[in-house]
Amino acid sequence: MAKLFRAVIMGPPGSGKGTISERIAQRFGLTRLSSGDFIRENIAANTDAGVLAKTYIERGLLVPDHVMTRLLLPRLEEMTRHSWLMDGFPRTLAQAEALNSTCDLDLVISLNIPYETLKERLSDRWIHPASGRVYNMGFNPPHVQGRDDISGEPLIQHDDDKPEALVARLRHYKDVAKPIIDLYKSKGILHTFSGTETDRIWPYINSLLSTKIPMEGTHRTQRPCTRGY
Ligand SMILES: Nc1ncnc2c1ncn2[C@H]1C[C@H](O)[C@@H](COP(=O)(O)OP(=O)(O)OP(=O)(O)O)O1
Ligand SMILES: Nc1nc2c(ncn2[C@@H]2O[C@H](COP(=O)(O)OP(=O)(O)O)[C@@H](O)[C@H]2O)c(=O)[nH]1
Repeated sequence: MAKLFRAVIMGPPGSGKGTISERIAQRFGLTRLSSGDFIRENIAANTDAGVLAKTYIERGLLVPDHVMTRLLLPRLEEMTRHSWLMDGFPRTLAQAEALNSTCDLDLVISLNIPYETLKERLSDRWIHPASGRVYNMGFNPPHVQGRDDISGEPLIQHDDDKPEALVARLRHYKDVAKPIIDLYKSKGILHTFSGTETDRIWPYINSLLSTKIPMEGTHRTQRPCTRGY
């Protein structure tokens, strides 16, 4: 019987996590989960956690660990019949430990992209704030300049995608990601991909996952997201 598959994708801002997880979700038919999208959904729905999360995001801060775990872990526990790939969580060691006590991950993808490349990409990144859809004026431009492909609404640029904010964001990423990466390395589930172009990294990720993921339509088993199952 096909086994369910659970993975996390990590990398600094602009490393291509969103772009690659979208490709993985399409190619392998697993559910793509994004912590940022999930927070935005909760803010839009005015849930208690969403209202709380908004107060941090508005100030450009990370949402505290206890709020993130309260938001996300119950959702993961519900996903007993789906293979999934998580983008944006865990972002701290405390989150990684909380996830670890709930779920057995099969694989972690870590993207290692040079600083200059990140800077170029992010200065060209445009976002549809309501959906989180991401564009790049060179790599994947919208059909109509400045407009979201699906809703037609205007695209915006985030202040923290500007080069002056990026240095601090990258330093922060390196500091907090290191212990998480070490944790996954010690578990033997970490796979690191380096390069400057998503299209060149993608074939390696694709072939790795082809050996690990049951293809779409073969998800027959039920696997609670709980350790010990
Ligand atoms: N795991 C998390 N822990 C704490 N805060 C989080 C987490 N995930 C998301 N957030 C918060 C802080 C982020 O600025 C905000 C939006 O997240 P996200 O959509 O991942 O965009 P981002 O701009 O921070 O990431 P990136 O630049 O890597 O794509 O939500
Ligand atoms: N030029 C270029 N842009 C890319 C490439 N891969 C992704 N992008 C763009 O770079 C930006 C960051 O990618 P994204 O997937 O949002 O990264 P994330 O922050 O890690 O989720 C987006 O605007 C993407 O469209 C690439 O290989 N080349």
